[in-house]
Parts: sequence; structure tokens; C-alpha cells
Amino acid sequence: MQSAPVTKYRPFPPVDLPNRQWPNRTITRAPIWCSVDLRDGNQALAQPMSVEEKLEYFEMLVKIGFKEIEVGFPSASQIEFDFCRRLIEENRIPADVWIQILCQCREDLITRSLEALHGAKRVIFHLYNSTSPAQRRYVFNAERPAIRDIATHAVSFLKSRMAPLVAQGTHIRLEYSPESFTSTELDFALEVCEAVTDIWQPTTAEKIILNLPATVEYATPNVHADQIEWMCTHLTRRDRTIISLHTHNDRGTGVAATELGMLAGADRVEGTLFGNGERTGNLDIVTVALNLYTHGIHPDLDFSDINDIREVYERCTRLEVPARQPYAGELVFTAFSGSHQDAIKKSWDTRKSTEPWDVLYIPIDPADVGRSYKAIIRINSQSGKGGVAYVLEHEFGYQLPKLMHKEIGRLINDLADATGRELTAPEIHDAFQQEYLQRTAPVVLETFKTTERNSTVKCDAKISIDGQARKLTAEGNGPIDAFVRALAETALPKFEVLSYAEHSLGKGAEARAVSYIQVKTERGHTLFGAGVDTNIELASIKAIVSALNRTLAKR
Ligand SMILES: CC(=O)SCCNC(=O)CCNC(=O)[C@H](O)C(C)(C)COP(=O)(O)OP(=O)(O)OC[C@H]1O[C@@H](n2cnc3c(N)ncnc32)[C@H](O)[C@@H]1OP(=O)(O)O
Ligand SMILES: CC(C)C(=O)C(=O)O
Repeated sequence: MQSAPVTKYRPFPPVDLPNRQWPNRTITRAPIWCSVDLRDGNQALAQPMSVEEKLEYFEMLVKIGFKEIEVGFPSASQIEFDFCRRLIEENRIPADVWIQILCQCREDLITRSLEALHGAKRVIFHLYNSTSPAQRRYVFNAERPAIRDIATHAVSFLKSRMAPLVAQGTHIRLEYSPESFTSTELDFALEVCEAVTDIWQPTTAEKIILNLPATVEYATPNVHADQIEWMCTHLTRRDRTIISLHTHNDRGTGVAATELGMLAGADRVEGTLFGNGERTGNLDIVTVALNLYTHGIHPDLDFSDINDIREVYERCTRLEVPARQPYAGELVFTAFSGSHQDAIKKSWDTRKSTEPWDVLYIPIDPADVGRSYKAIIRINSQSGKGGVAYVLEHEFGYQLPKLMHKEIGRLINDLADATGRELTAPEIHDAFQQEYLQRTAPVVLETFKTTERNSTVKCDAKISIDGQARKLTAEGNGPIDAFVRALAETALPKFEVLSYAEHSLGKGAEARAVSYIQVKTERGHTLFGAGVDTNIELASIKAIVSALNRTLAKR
């Protein structure tokens, strides 16, 4: 990098818009969406999609709910032309969907594009030419009037040549893009858009689409919003114009630029699923749409099976959705860190389905986009007790008492530290079982029976201690009390029961009971034992044996 001062790059000039309105507005409805996956997305792929892949992708876009879909650049190649023909000839375009095609402002390409569109019902013909000073200088070697004429000539040419198609029942709307709009002087972008509109002659019923692309993102999103608001307020036929956004993501702020552009007055948004597109990509429509949804605005697009959409996307584009991609990435509903897990578990446990979503650290209910709850909390050495308790509860049904979280949390944290990697849910379950449920030494419970007389319970138990069989009997105010008293007659460590909790595990014929018992030893240590059995009484007796064995193991 150049050392300071940086002279190689220039600051982006601000827009003179002292009375800007967009900062005071909020978004209250979804824009008109246009997917450009099959054009801008496709043109950026090392291996563009085949016709079959495009067909599958098109069907997915329709299913999601897109009503405007840019299907390609039919004059660019045979494959693009053929795809357009197949959509039309095989009647694959639903009656309420507009197909959009892109074309340079060149007569031969317009003619070829019109050939591709024969028989289509609803078409948005999208013409573009670059208007920025650098594009004028380097690409066209032309001054402003010549650049404006490229656009107006193309629109006149299209108007003159589309008549046969229109006569055969094709409804054609015009979209015009002053490419690299955000790098163009605003007065010139306005001049070209006005000149194009003069020729097209839109009405309030048949509006022109003026698409104002951030072909390359050079400025901060507030500058983009200023540019859009400036255009919205200076166009003479705003009521006959749909203002469309088309942001790219070179500075990583395509989504922000689009959202501020919507505040600034735009009606329509072009973008792609997961932001595929040139360089750093087009705007990610999934993110903008679901951002709206999480503010209580239905986006009119259906992402309730995002995993399926992602699968088709990855297969057809041969790109991967990154793990951190909003709403769709592998890890976006996952917390590894302890304090996040603690907050998630607490807010999850108290949430009510009748109240607005308020689970901490998770801005959208994963189920709304077809994601599972399983991945919400995953465990490694950064994790805490709340996360471990969450996994044992959500994956295996153990509702551990709050006081027990600390010791199981420490146990699992030590294990994660020792392995140096993420622990799977079965590994956590195994560790829990080994520590609490499967300890059979030195004390083994062989049999346990109780008889009740008046309000006294007598227990008869057979245990073995280090392989030595022992018969125990005692009375108490309940089975636990009687068993603790019976154990007190042995040389085993003495303890008192501090707390007891139990619940059922599983449902129906498979249901078992699980008990958690907290004991305090004569040396003042407190710890838990746990036991599982089809018989609730036995579950608690096993929990005592578990606590006893854990006490002995710690000595
Ligand atoms: C920002 C965007 O994403 S715009 C869309 C970009 N997408 C694509 O380019 C994919 C499809 N494109 C193609 O297949 C080809 O570029 C074609 C078929 C359209 C044109 O191919 P070719 O004519 O062989 O080449 P090429 O694109 O280099 O044409 C450049 C010429 O067109 C001119 N040109 C470029 N864009 C435009 C435009 N929008 N309108 C009019 N003329 C244009 C250039 O000035 C240049 O003219 P010159 O030959 O006099 O110097
Ligand atoms: C053709 C235009 C809209 C484009 O793709 C861009 O400017 O990025």
C-alpha cells in the first residue's frame, strides 16, 4: 500500500442535497423485485449455466415469487438465445411473470433480441449504455451528446422494430439503464434519462423503468441515497417512471446502499440470490427481503425453504454460499460462545409463541426459513454451561436443574479443551452418560424394594461395594430418605440430600424417568448424581448411587 498521504485514490464527491428527505423515512413496503441471476449473475460465472440449469433456476425463481426475471442477453450467444426460446416455446413463463432481456444500444443486437422474443407475452426490454466520464472517454471516446444519442437512437430503433411483435400480442415495456450511473454527473444522467423518456412516451399506466445502477460501488451508501433522491426529485415525469436500483457490492455495502436507496424513493430492486454477480457480486436479494421480513414487512418473496434454494443455487452456479452469509450460511444461526448461548437459552426458554420474536442473538426464527433449531448452539472450548444444558435438553431431552449446569459445563469445557475442537451433540451426550448415568464403581445397586407402613417407608436394598455384596435396610419418610439412612450404616462417605428434581424422558411406551439429586458430603462438597429408569423411584435411587460414585471418584 502507498504510505500516507494516499494520493493514488480520490475521495468520492458528496451530493449537494441540503434538503435530503431519506434520513427521516422508514421502509414500509416491499419493492418490486427483479431477479438478475440468470443475466448479471450468470455472466459472472467461470462456467455459465447450461440451458437445463437455467430452466431449473428459472423455475425456482418463479416459485420464490419473482414477477420480473431478467432471463439473459439473448443477442450475446446461442445458448442465451436458445434459453429464451425454450422458455417461450415450452410455455414455461407463468402469465403474471415478465421476462426481462438485456441488450446494448446497438441495432444488430436489438434486432437479434427481438427475434428471441417472438411469441412471448410479457417482456421488459432492457437497454443500457455507459454514461460516466471515464466510460465516455475510454470506451466510447465520445462527448456527452453522442452518448445521449446512443441511448435515444436505440430506443427509437426498438420502438420502430417492435411493432410486429406487439401486433402479435407481446406486451413490451422499456427499462433503460445509464450504466455506471453512480459515477455519472447527476445532471447528465438526468439529461439522458429525460431524453430516453421523451422518446418512449410512458404513461402512468405504462411506466418506463429507469434503472440507476451502481455498476461499481465507489461511495458510501448515504451518497447512493442522495443520488437516488436527487434523481427522484428532478425527473419531470416521476409519476410515469419506476425508479429501479441495481447495486453491486465492491465496498461490501450493496445491501445498505439498496436499503437507503429505497428510503430515497426507489420503487424497484434488481439483484441476485445470495449476491452472485460481477466481482464482489450483485445485491443479495435474500438479505434485503428477509431484512424487511424481520421488521414485520412481508417481502412478497417466499424463502421458507432456504436450504433447498441454496442447494439449487450452489449446484447451478458452482459457487458456495459462505458460512456467514446472512440468513442462509451454515453458521448464521449458531452460537459457540458461552455468553451468547446463555442469553439464547434464557430468552428461548421464556419465549411465548403469541409474542413477537425476541430470542437474543437470533434476529429471525430459523424455522421461518426452514432452518433447524439443532444448529443454534454448538459446543467448543469457547462455550459455557448454558449452551451445554441447551444441547442436552434440545437434542436429548434432559432438563438439567439450573444448579447442575455449572458442573456439567465444566466437564464438557474440559473435554473440549482437551480435544481442541468442536464437540458433537452425541459426544456431549456420551460424556454426560459416562459421568452420571453409567458409573458402576465402586458402588453397584443390585436390587431395591420399598414397603410402606403408616407414613413410613422401609427399604431393602442389595448393593455391592468393590464387588462385596451388602444387604441394607432402613426406614425413612420416603424411599430416598430410607436409602440414605441405609447407606449411612456402611463405611461409605456420609452425605445429605440438598435438592431433587425429576421429569420424564421421551413419550409413550418408551418413556422413562430421569432424576437429578444434589448431595452435600460430610466434607462440605456439593455435587449432583443422575439416574434414569422406567420406574421413577428407582431413577432417584440410581441418582443417589451416581452421586456417591462421583464423590468417591473425586477422592
Ligand atoms: C454492467 C454490465 O453488466 S453490462 C452487461 C455486460 N454483459 C455482457 O457483456 C455479456 C454479454 N456480452 C456479449 O456477449 C458481447 O459483449 C456482445 C455480444 C454484447 C457484444 O460483443 P462484441 O461486439 O463482440 O464485443 P464488445 O462487447 O467488446 O463490444 C464493444 C463495442 O460495443 C460498444 N458498446 C459497449 N457497450 C455498449 C452499449 N451498452 N451500447 C452500445 N454500444 C456499446 C463499445 O463501445 C465497443 O465499440 P467499438 O467496437 O466501437 O469500440
Ligand atoms: C446493465 C446494467 C444494469 C448492469 O448490469 C450494471 O450496471 O451493473
